[in-house]
Amino acid sequence: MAKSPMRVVVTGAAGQISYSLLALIARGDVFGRDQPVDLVMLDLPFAKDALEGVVMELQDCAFPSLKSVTATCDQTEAFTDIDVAVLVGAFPRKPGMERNDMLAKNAEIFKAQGALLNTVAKKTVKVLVVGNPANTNCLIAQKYAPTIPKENFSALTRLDQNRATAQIAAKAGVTSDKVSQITIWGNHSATQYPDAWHGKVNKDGAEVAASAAVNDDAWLKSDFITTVQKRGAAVLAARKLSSAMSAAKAIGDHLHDWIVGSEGRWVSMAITSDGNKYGVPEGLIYSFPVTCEAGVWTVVNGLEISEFSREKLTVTAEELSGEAKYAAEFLEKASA
Ligand SMILES: NC(=O)C1=CN([C@@H]2O[C@H](COP(=O)(O)OP(=O)(O)OC[C@H]3O[C@@H](n4cnc5c(N)ncnc54)[C@H](O)[C@@H]3O)[C@@H](O)[C@H]2O)C=CC1
Ligand SMILES: O=C([O-])CC(=O)C(=O)O
Repeated sequence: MAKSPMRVVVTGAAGQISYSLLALIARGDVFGRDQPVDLVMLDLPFAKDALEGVVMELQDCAFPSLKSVTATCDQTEAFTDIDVAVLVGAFPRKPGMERNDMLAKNAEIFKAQGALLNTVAKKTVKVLVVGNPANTNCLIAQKYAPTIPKENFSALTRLDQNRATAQIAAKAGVTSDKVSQITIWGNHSATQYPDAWHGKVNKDGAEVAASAAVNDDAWLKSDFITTVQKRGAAVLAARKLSSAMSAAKAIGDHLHDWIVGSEGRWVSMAITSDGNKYGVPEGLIYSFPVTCEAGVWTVVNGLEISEFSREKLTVTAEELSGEAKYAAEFLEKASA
């Protein structure tokens, strides 16, 4: 029997990440070629013409599983009856702005979008926040959508996981598909902790620990971590634009594995820390290793955490707690 269409909204749809992402979704690479998609694209009014151009291009791709395309600048229209919300649009950091200024600007956007999802989206909606600061924006949207289960909110750290996986693959002399169980802990920021200590590499047909395949613990404890932490900044410096093709690929990976299933593979997702077994404070959107089946993620529990790793897990949790506190205080002041 044919599947019923899935209604998917992408915000920031006229931006550079979306330009790569929309085709992945429309072609069926994310939810499956047999899954019809009603695609909804939201952006700000100034981008209306650009949005219309993207609609024309999507039509011109003649994708069989793309059932309909709607472009709108009306948030209510965009979020009504939505199954999947990919929140890419955000206020970018401008020259001279502190991180807290950006947090404050985005707190307002994600408060409004959370509240709207709460009233007009399906209660089963799955929300992926990409716009930075992604973890804290996600926390805010979740807070203002109390009738949607907390587990339905996630933020993107899959790009960091893919970056880390590629670094391990290059160092071990294998292709990326031979590397598994690389984890990103914490915030999508320079405090994130890329962790290869539980990783595996399939080398010449045999599965070995990533640390053995790499055979350079000093690198795993230093340059590997900083390269992944600073990769976004390195791409920005080179391209004069932030990562877009790789971000879109990672969004597709995240959505596919969450909604369709990860088939036992570990993936990293920033999700609610409530009930975790790693001592991460409750109430944060923190990246953990998870497995997913049909829209439900489960944290991979029971991993041994060394003292080296524990310290790193704490640093990134402290940064997230600080961001959450700042955003909450800002929103309280704004509504007083
Ligand atoms: N979590 C992650 O791994 C990554 C996150 N990012 C973040 O993703 C976001 C988007 O990046 P790009 O596509 O490169 O930016 P972009 O500036 O090319 O596009 C953003 C689009 O969002 C729109 N927008 C802004 N506020 C909006 C709102 N309230 N509602 C709807 N649309 C809105 C803008 O008009 C613009 O068209 C940025 O915040 C960036 O920092 C980027 C790469 C990786
Ligand atoms: O720094 C940015 O704006 C883009 C980003 O999040 C990344 O590339 O990881």
